Amino acid sequence: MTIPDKKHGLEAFRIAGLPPDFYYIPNFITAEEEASILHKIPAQRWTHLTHRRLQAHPSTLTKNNTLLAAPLPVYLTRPIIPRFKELSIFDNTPYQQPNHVLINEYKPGEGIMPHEDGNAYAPVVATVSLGGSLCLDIIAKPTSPEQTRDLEADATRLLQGLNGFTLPTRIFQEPRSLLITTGDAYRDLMHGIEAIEIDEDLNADTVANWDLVADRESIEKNGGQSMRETRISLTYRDVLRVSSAASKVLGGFGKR
Ligand SMILES: O=C(O)CCC(=O)C(=O)O
Ligand SMILES: [Fe+2]
Repeated sequence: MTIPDKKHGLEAFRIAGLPPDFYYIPNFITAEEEASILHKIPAQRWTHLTHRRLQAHPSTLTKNNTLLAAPLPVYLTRPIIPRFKELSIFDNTPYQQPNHVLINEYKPGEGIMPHEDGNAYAPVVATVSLGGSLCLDIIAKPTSPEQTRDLEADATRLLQGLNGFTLPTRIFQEPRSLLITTGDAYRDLMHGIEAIEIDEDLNADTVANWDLVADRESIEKNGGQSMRETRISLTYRDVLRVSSAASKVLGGFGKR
C-alpha cells in the first residue's frame, strides 16, 4: 500500500456513519507478505476452542492481566509494526507500539460471541486479516432497559443526523486488510462474528465500510453473498500491565 501523509493519512480510511473511531484499510499488506505470515504461524501453538482456535504471542496474559515482557516474533513485527508507526496508530498508548498479538482462526461456520475487549489493553486494536473474508458484527453494549431506550433514542438521532448506520451493523473484512478500533468504538461497543458459512445481503445499506471495500465487484457479481473460507486474524494490542521480572533475570545473565 502507499502510506498516505501522517496527519491526514488515516482520515481517508475512517468508516463514516459509525461511532468514532473505526478505520478500514484494504490491502494493508501484499499477497506475498500474507503468504509469508501464514507460513510462519507455528502449527504446535494452537489452543482449540469449540468455534475457533487461537494462539497468543509472546504469551497468554497472567490471571491478573499482566504480560510477561518478551519480544514478539519477527514475522509479526515486520513489515507490520513500522507501517503502524507511519500511521501513528499506537502513538497514544503507554508503550507506543503493540506488545501482544492474538491469532484467531475461523473455519467456515465458526465465529466469536459478541464481547468487548476490556481494560487489560490500551483502547486501540489493530486487526490484520489473512485468508478469507467475513463480517464483523458491531453491536451496542447491553444496558438497563431504560438506559437502552434513552441511548437508542440518542444514538438514532445522532446516527440519522450523520447519515449513519443504526446498530447492530457490520464491517466487512477482506484478506490483507487492516481494521483499527479505538476511542468510543473500543469502549462503548461490542463486536462478534456470526458462526455461519455465507455472509449475505452485503451492500451499501448493510455494510458500514462498503465504500472502502476493495473487491465490491466480486460480491456484487455473487448477488451480495460472500462464501466463508478459513480466515486468520492478527489482533495487535498494547497490554497496560507488563512485568519485566523474567527479562531482568535474562538481562542479568546477559551482562556476565
Ligand atoms: O478475529 C477477529 O477479527 C476478532 C477477534 C477478537 O475479537 C478478539 O480477539 O478479541
Ligand atoms: Fe475482541
